Amino acid sequence: MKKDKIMAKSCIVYFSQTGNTEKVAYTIAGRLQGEGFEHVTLQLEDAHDFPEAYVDADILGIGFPTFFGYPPPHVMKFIESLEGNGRHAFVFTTYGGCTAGDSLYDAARALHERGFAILGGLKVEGFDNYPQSIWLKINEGRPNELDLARSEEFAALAIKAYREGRSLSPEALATSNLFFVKKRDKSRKETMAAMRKKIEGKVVFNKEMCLFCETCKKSCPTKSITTGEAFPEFSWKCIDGVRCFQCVRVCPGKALLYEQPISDKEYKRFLKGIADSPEEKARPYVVA
Ligand SMILES: Cc1cc2nc3c(=O)[nH]c(=O)nc-3n(C[C@H](O)[C@H](O)[C@H](O)COP(=O)(O)O)c2cc1C
Repeated sequence: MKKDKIMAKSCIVYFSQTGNTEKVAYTIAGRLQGEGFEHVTLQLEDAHDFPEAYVDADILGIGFPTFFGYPPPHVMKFIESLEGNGRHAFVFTTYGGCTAGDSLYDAARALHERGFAILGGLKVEGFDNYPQSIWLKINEGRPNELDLARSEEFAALAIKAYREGRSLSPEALATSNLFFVKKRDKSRKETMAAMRKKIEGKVVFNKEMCLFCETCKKSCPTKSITTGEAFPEFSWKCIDGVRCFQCVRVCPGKALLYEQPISDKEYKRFLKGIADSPEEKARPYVVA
């Protein structure tokens, strides 16, 4: 069934800590607006306050960084709270150039289970914001102009698919990375935990360096940092137990530091071992 072009509503809800996913979100949003959609772009942190933007959007886009090969758990929670009722959705992720793993597949599958018809998925390389990758400057400069041009190309094709009433099976977005293919039947928590065990470092708090500025608290995407009367004291649950390290990135006094569990050499070797193949990387999007 062909869709009416006029006054269709679209909404993008995205999670982004260092701006990679945000750049892609606004590139896609620009195309949707240019094609006449009544469009709203929302950060996930604000989504609960503006449900009118997405509960009846004809197209919903969900964007997020890949965390250990999967969508961040709180993004999955948001998806699980939605009702599709046959509406269309697309997914996009940015990743540090190692692997986008099964993040698109998992998000698309969850949306499909909530009753959305899937238009497609896009994965875009961004600079790697994992603490150890930041000082190794992994994938610096991404997403670049070409990445954003591809993102716009994806948007144009997804809009066309919507107008022509097409959709695809979430399986079309599954990775061909062997590490994830082998683990597809296992619980996502277990697979994530196995990866985290190898490379996840501790956050160390140095009271003497604290500026009492509360930047960490304000920047925490899940409001998991609290400062009590005995400030400075931190209690954190993080993103359902997964550390995103935003507090470490933003701390101006360097009071919050990342303690690396493995040497830079071992870390690079680990990334190489789970990385997407050049063929997988050369497939930045799939559209219905
Ligand atoms: C906890 C955590 C896990 C990550 N896991 C992966 C990963 O599995 N593969 C990858 O290529 N990059 C990984 N990255 C890098 C981010 O996915 C990448 O830098 C992303 O573009 C950041 O998006 P943002 O700038 O929108 O926050 C990870 C980063 C963090 C903080």
